[in-house]
Amino acid sequence: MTGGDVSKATSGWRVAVLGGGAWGTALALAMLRAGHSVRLFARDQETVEAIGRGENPRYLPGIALEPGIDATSDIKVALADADCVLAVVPAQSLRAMLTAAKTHMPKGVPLVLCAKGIERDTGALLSAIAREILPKNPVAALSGPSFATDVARGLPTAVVVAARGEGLAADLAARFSAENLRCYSSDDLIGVEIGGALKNVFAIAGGAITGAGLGASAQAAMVTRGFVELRRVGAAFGAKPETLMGLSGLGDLLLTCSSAQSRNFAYGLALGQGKPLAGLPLAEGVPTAAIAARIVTERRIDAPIITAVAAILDGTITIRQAVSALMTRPLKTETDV
Ligand SMILES: NC(=O)C1=CN([C@@H]2O[C@H](COP(=O)(O)OP(=O)(O)OC[C@H]3O[C@@H](n4cnc5c(N)ncnc54)[C@H](O)[C@@H]3O)[C@@H](O)[C@H]2O)C=CC1
Ligand SMILES: O=C(CO)COP(=O)(O)O
Repeated sequence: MTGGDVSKATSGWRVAVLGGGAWGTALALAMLRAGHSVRLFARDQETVEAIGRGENPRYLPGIALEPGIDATSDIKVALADADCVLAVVPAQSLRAMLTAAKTHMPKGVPLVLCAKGIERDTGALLSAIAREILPKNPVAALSGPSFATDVARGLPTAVVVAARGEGLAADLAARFSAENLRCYSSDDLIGVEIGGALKNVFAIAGGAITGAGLGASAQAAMVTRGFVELRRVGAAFGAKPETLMGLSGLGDLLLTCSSAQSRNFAYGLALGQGKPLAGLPLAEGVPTAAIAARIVTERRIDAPIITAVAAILDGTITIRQAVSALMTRPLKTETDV
């Protein structure tokens, strides 16, 4: 069965979830609730056994998992007979994980990318990596404002599922939706990917502003001007402006720039407070900031916040120096997007 088969939109699929972290586990639960059977691949046996007991204490502490996730550390077993595959490892690990999956990947089934980032070494969007390694599998992306803990707890959440073909996107959105997970569809795959990747960079900035005590006004200014940068980068990649104003762009920007529940915000918070950064949970915005800064420089896109976050992270400038540089840029018309 392939993702384009709308007539079977209500029948259960065999969904393979690749990744046993917070988001992989939450999405596995969401797929169960949407009526699918789920096999989850986690590379470490400890996580596999914990999920078997109905918990994932390392990545989703304190959350009881409903029964039904069939966890395995064997990627071949996870992928066997799958109707659809969700890739839920960090962006910088996607290439290695898809390479490991390649020989066992069922032909023609949709691959749904659920990570948010840009490959640091190459500047590749995740869909480009997927097409390079698995050219025979149609590619989609699932993104939007959705904390794993909220989704795992079954709190109401809205996301967007994007694919180049609206038919595939709509089919996946229908199949993944359930009472507390509302999936919109989009044919703007690139726009959805750009929004999800770059919001993490601004979330680090948001945390740093809060951590450094720069005030709520500065925070609102950063989010607003960050959104302008997001639109500029999106335009350069051919994204639709409406996509960037949607759940995967503005929606996720607002969520993660305003909540310490966001690991990227929490990373920025620690940075702003001068606290140690080693050992903090995954912050996808760190590698993405570095490559995004390179991309905007090479493409001559005016994106001073992205550039400043990258420079702060690599230690070239301090937060105070970055703020001073941003505040003293030449004055301009606000609507000059
Ligand atoms: N946690 C959240 O609230 C959300 C996360 N995301 C995105 O999902 C992606 C994954 O995030 P999380 O699951 O939260 O991270 P996490 O840090 O909780 O878990 C990452 C998982 O990936 C596994 N992994 C890493 N490299 C691997 C490889 N090469 N092969 C197999 N497994 C590998 C790790 O063992 C771990 O189980 C990120 O891009 C994140 O931005 C998206 C929406 C919500
Ligand atoms: O992308 C997310 C929510 O939409 C999760 O954000 P963090 O990775 O910053 O926790």
